[in-house]
Amino acid sequence: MIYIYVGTETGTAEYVADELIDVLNEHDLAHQLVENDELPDVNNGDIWLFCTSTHGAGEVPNNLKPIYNMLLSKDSLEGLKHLVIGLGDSSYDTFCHAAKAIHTTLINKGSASVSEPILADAMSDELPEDLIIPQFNALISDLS
Ligand SMILES: Cc1cc2nc3c(=O)[nH]c(=O)nc-3n(C[C@H](O)[C@H](O)[C@H](O)COP(=O)(O)O)c2cc1C
Repeated sequence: MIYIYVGTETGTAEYVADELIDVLNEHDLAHQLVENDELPDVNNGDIWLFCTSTHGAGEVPNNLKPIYNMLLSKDSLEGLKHLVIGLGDSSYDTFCHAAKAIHTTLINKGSASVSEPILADAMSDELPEDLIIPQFNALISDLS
């Protein structure tokens, strides 16, 4: 099962997550959007997919903070795989810090990353979904 977590302040990451879900549907990959502030139990082979922007001075968006704090307090996430997708703006020193912090936390708890985080820069001429979806598609065989 692929569990999807979205961190957003102004909706951009949520829009991108909807597009990621479209891709998962096209490939018949079972998934579930985590909409409450509870971490599901980890079953071997589960994948946690994070799609989050960064706000404040490199902070996790408010809606994702409870989940992030729960992640920090987890003892072990052995058996899990994860992929983190970050939206940010490279004019900040703290470019995509939320995504990077979540990725590092997951690694430190024993989760296996499907790849390095996919990061989209708002300074780019391209839309975040146009930067992210092709890279996500390239990883799809690792998500099944
Ligand atoms: C007040 C504010 C603070 C931000 N801080 C950061 C930051 O520290 N690092 C970063 O990479 N991007 C930062 N950004 C850029 C956002 O992450 C980026 O615009 C993102 O696409 C917003 O996605 P969202 O609508 O899902 O929240 C900031 C944007 C705003 C408006």
